[in-house]
Amino acid sequence: MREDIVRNYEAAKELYGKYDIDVDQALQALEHIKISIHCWQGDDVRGFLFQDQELSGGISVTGEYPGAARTPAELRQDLEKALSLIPGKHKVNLHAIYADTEEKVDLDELAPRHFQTWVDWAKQQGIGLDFNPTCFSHDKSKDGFTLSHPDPDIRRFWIDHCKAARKIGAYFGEQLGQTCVTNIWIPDGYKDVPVDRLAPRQRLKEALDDIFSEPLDPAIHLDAVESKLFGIGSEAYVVGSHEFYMGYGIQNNKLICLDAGHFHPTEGIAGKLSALSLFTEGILLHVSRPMRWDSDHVVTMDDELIEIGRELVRNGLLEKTFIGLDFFDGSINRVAAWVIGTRNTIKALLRAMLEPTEALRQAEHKGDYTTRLALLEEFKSYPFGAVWDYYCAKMGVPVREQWLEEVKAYEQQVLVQRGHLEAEPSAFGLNVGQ
Ligand SMILES: C[C@H](O)[C@H](O)[C@@H](O)C(=O)CO
Ligand SMILES: [Mn+2]
Repeated sequence: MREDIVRNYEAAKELYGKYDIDVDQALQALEHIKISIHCWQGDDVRGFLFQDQELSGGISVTGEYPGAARTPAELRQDLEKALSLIPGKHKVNLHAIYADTEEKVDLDELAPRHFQTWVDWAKQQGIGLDFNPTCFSHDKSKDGFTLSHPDPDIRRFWIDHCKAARKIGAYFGEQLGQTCVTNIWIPDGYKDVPVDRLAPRQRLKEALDDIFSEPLDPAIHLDAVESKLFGIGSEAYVVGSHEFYMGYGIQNNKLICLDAGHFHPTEGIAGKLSALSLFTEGILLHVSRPMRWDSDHVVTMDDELIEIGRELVRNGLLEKTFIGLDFFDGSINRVAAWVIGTRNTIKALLRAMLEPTEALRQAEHKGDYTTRLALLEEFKSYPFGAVWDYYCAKMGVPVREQWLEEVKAYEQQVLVQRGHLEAEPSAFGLNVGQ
């Protein structure tokens, strides 16, 4: 390892040691944390099952950056590149529309065999898989309703799809020897203020009861339910609101998924974790970055991310929290998007582990809020970057922005060669020939 990295690390250790912060122990703990990296950043949520379907469900991807994956093999290749630049062993999160099959198969008929190549690949990579039914971008969700649809036949289709998704998730968990989380998110809602808010929620509750009626071994599979405040076209009312799923999750022992972009624009999810943790089996996070709306920007080291890291670490919630990412930006290199968002999420956890939590807690208990504020502010400039550099070097991934060179080279060698992309790379701000 480079001498300067070790020297800076040792100096940082000494500083943190003054507050009894065990840096080596923090790095050991960090190694065991798995981030669930969402496959859908790699192709702008298109998937491979229904290539002609427009993205629907009130979510949207903008940007025309070259190199979106067009096949499962390309997506895996891009994920491998990203994984090679992120410290640690993680998970990949798949949606049902990412089935890798030549068969013409609809969502309600999907089975584990349609994902066998993903399972084989995950085994090779030594990573886990998570799963999601895709209740959007389909003819049967055109009017904006799925599990709460008033038409029982359409509702049945989506119930059967979610049942199929759980079987696939359980297969992932069993094959890969690590729990797979299957997360249900539906777009159902109204553009304008409804008269009957109750009936769609009654139908959704019944549909979920049906979907979850088959018990699955929690060692290999867990269910999660994801709420939302509004989407494009469902501004006035969303059936699966936060209150709905919080109630359902608590009553039925399901993981409650908190997506950082699914609340009011100034409402964060960090502050909800301690409260929910007292009543739930576990929490699933969709770490995202809403900008003015649920825009799903790439996760940066902003106040919300720092606070999420702190809440998980300070309250010992890492054990019962599954950390997933959920953003999709088509305006920048998609591999870089994964790398930036995932490295930031891990870095925020490390940063939280290197805070003088005990000293801060004591100050707070004594009512010494001056010390609390002073320490919190001073620790913002403590050298956690030196610890991060050491961690990256130790884990065999590029230190600091060195990863960007690798992504730029990959862009030239692989991404710009992909068919549908017009090769005038300078138009996209690429440094041709460098
Ligand atoms: C594609 C994802 O499943 C989707 O983004 C969902 O998790 C969500 O957050 C919808 O807004
Ligand atoms: Mn989400």
